[in-house]
Amino acid sequence: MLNKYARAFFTRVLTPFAALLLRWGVSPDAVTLIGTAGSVAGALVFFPRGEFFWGTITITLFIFSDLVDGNMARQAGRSSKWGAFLDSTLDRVADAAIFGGLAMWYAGKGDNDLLCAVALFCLASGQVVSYTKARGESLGFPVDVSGLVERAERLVISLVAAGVAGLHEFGLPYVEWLLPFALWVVAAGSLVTVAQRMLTVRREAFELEGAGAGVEGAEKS
Ligand SMILES: CCCCCCCC/C=C\CCCCCCCC(=O)OC[C@H](COP(=O)(O)O[C@@H]1[C@H](O)[C@H](OP(=O)(O)O)[C@@H](O)[C@H](O)[C@H]1O)OC(=O)CCCCCCC/C=C\CCCCCCCC
Ligand SMILES: Nc1ccn([C@@H]2O[C@H](COP(=O)(O)O)[C@@H](O)[C@H]2O)c(=O)n1
Ligand SMILES: [Mg+2]
Ligand SMILES: [Mg+2]
Repeated sequence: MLNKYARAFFTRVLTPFAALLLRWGVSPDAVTLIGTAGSVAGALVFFPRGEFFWGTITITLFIFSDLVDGNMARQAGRSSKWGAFLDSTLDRVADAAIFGGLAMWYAGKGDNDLLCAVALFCLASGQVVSYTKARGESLGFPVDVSGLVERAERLVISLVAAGVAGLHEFGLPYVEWLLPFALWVVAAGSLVTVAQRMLTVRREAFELEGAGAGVEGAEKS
């Protein structure tokens, strides 16, 4: 939903910045790499120590590179399959660091096995959500579904909650519960999304095969 409705807004806002980076000779790939490195560092340095506010601020600053890199590639007329592959692959790395960092907190000083498991479930289910689409498309199906909780939703729900919950460190009361709540929401939403995407691929597979347009050979890939 965010990908559909918020993207146009962010494209307008970020286009001048993307143009400036291009004028400075920065490449889209460099932005993809630096953005991922910054997000991973923010997640793995701050989250395992329970510093959710600073972790969220750092990740948020860097994660917007994911909207800037594609914008730059399109402005420069340099969108490429390599760029798409790099972008999607490094998205998975950043996501793993974010939910992994939260799991490390709960496994350590946060001392909550259940929430550690929920954070790990968010990590794994988010990767499966992305895989369903990638694998379905590689088999030649349209995978014509976004689902309830795409990556943008997973990140916004988790980061807003982590950022606000992090204000507890500065004395704001009654906000600590936000992060556990967000993790449960993302976990449940991701599970629903996996089911939505799998059912869509199943329907598309039956429709295509029923129409005599099977995917012989595709399953070897
Ligand atoms: C009191 C504090 C209140 C704070 C309020 C903050 C409000 C912020 C509100 C909104 C921000 C909205 C930002 C959302 C914009 C996202 C739009 C978008 O286009 O997202 C997608 C995009 C790139 O997509 P890709 O094509 O590169 O990605 C593909 C996609 O990920 C597929 O995923 P799948 O669903 O299948 O898993 C993959 O399949 C595919 O491989 C992949 O290529 O961008 C992103 O995904 C990045 C999203 C950026 C989200 C920004 C999050 C930051 C938002 C808020 C942080 C708030 C911090 C608050 C601190 C508070 C401190 C007090
Ligand atoms: N280094 C890159 C990054 C992205 N692309 C192209 O942009 C598309 C993704 O756009 P976003 O707005 O979601 O970032 C991607 O599919 C590529 O076509 C690129 O070429 N090089
Ligand atoms: Mg991108
Ligand atoms: Mg991306």
